[in-house]
Amino acid sequence: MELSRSLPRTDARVAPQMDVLAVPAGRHRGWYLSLMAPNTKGPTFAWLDPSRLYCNPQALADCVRDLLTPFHNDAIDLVAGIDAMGFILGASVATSLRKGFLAIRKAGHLCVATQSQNYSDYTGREKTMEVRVDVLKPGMRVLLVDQWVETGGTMRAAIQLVERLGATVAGVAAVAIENTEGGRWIKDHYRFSHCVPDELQSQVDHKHLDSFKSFSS
Ligand SMILES: O=P(O)(O)OC[C@H]1O[C@H](OP(=O)(O)OP(=O)(O)O)[C@H](O)[C@@H]1O
Ligand SMILES: Nc1ncnc2[nH]cnc12
Repeated sequence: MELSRSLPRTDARVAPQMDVLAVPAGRHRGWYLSLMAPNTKGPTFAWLDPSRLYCNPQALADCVRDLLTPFHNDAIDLVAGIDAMGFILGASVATSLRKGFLAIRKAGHLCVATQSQNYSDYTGREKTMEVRVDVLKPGMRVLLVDQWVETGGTMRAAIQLVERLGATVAGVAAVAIENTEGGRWIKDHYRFSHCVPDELQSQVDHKHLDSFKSFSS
């Protein structure tokens, strides 16, 4: 079966490729964001769906490459991904770097000794995340990966866990880091990477990409 098709050179921000496995001839930075699906589940949370882009092998590879570009000259000992969707990108990044992967989990799943951290996220709910205590050590440089940063509450809790165990946050990587107070705090205090070109950042912040106008799955 043919997994990817070459399409005419076009700007995917204006004319998105709705075939999820298609690859445009010109792959500008962030082209794969137009593969994202809009929220169709109602108005409670304006959640976007980056997981659709992971289905396209070239999109996943380009996304991982873009997330790693700012860190090319940096020492990274371990990649940590945040439950749940951060596991996909985190493990892909770890494999690309040939480093190990540490799962930072929502509470109640790790049946080993853990450190835990309370936090709240874009839902406003109080949550707890946990990390096993037998991996992170002082001096270890950890790249934290998640799918998305909205309020920054989730990422900040993960940062606190890593630092409390004495390790160093080498950087923070996510498909998108919204320009919220918490998102800016992360950008101000840590090395970071994301996949959103400047001209799409305000669309991301408003939870609506122009590419959704012609979205059909
Ligand atoms: O910046 P914040 O406001 O804290 O929100 C960011 C978090 O929210 C999403 O995960 P969510 O828990 O909704 O879903 P998931 O379990 O599917 O990853 C996202 O992947 C981040 O982990
Ligand atoms: N995938 C996502 N899209 C939009 N906002 C989010 N907030 C947390 N995750 C998000």
